[in-house]
Amino acid sequence: MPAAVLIVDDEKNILLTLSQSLQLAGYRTELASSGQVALDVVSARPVDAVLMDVKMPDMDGLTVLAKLTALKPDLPVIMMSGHGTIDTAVKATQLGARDFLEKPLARDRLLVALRNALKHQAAMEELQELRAQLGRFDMVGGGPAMQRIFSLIQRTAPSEGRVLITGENGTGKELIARALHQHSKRKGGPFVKLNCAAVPHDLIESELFGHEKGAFTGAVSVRRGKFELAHEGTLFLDEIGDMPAAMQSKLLRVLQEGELERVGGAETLKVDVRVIAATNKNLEKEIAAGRFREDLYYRINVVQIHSPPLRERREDLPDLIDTFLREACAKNGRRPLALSPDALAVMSAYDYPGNVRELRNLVERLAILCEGPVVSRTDALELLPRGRPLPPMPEPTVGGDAPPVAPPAAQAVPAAEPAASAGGWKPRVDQTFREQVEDAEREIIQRVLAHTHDNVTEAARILDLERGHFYKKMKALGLRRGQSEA
Ligand SMILES: Nc1ncnc2c1ncn2[C@@H]1O[C@H](COP(=O)(O)OP(=O)(O)OP(=O)(O)O)[C@@H](O)[C@H]1O
Repeated sequence: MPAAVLIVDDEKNILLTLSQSLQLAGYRTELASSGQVALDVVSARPVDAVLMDVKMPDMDGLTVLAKLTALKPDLPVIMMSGHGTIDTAVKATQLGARDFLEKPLARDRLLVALRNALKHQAAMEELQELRAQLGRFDMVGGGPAMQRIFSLIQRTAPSEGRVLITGENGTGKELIARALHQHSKRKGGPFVKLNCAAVPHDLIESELFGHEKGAFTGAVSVRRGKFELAHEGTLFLDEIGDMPAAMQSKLLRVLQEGELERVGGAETLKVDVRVIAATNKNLEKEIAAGRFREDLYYRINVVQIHSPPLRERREDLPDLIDTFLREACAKNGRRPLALSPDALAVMSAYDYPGNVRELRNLVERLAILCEGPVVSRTDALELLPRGRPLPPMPEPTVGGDAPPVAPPAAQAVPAAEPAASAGGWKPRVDQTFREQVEDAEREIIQRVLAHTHDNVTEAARILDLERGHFYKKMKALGLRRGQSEA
């Protein structure tokens, strides 16, 4: 069956011309003269791709695009505009458009964009299908830390044991929770999530347990809570360390007895729910400070899975970057980008305070902004937050005693330019002398730490600094050690 393309434009003659053109190329077409009609069509009938104008009178194309992607996240949308600015194109891409075409449309270019979008869609569906068949976790990482996590998931998932997942933000705690659910006997049941930090304290009880009509102002109808919704499935309590004290004791009761009452309700409801909790806090410290109940901690912490920060498992970076790059290129309808070894070295030396989430966003930005087919070292340097990117260190010589090779001037990061490239040197007006010196010191220390794989003793030795002094310097410059010292 030919693919169905929905064309959205307020100009009738454009709708008709495009429709004819696409029909000649073998597509079925649906026409919508406004954003609202487009939304109605997509809600009512299956559509394989959308071709939409940006400028429309009632609802502009970008607004419709945002609504469409919320409605059907996987539906490929190609935007077109006669007044296309780079800003609009970037915004459209960020909102999930697969491509951006300038009017008047060249027929060939339109057909290529459409073919690519549909091909990409088919490939993504195939990938999802394969992943489901293989029963693999949707997680990347071949290093020892991830392997430990996979093995824990495999052993823990089939049990009914409660799991506490710990780790910094963006390290993949939710993915672990989902993998536990997908590999449990409850996988046919619901996976329900509540972020305890995101709900106002006075609403959290009704979020968890639901409420009866009239239980409080605003409770206009009966509402089932997350526990009820997760019946025969898994409830993922994210940021459990932020749960208010009063709620902690109520939660404890449900965990002990499997029973609850809706807010304002008298009936006791029985629920069968496996709870998986996650936190970025040190709950033992929270207990010591009197902010978290010890008995609740033991209830939720039958098995603990720790997800280490990305800077402690840099060995996973190549796989993660490769996966995210492929996904982001496919999502943005462009050919897969290759990563040069220099770019990988730069990206591997950064410490990712936002962990895998930050890496994913950075790579997505690369897929949008990188112009050539290969991500160069300069692309990577431009991508990383200022002052943090690091040029690659020369490989340590094995068994030889050749002096360390100084990186060529062109490799210097912007902050170090004054010292490194006398020819192209320009005075910096945006930083004081002291700030420039600190930037240079920070860069030297980061380079050496990257070179020694975060072995502080070795780094201090290379720089001929006393270890204690080196630590103090790191602290003063706001640097943290990414990996334990050997
Ligand atoms: N091992 C991994 N493989 C692939 N993607 C990953 C991995 N770990 C994390 N991600 C991706 O990183 C992002 C953050 O992951 P996730 O939301 O699971 O982290 P989190 O620790 O629960 O974060 P937070 O504490 O902020 O809620 C998501 O886009 C997720 O898909």
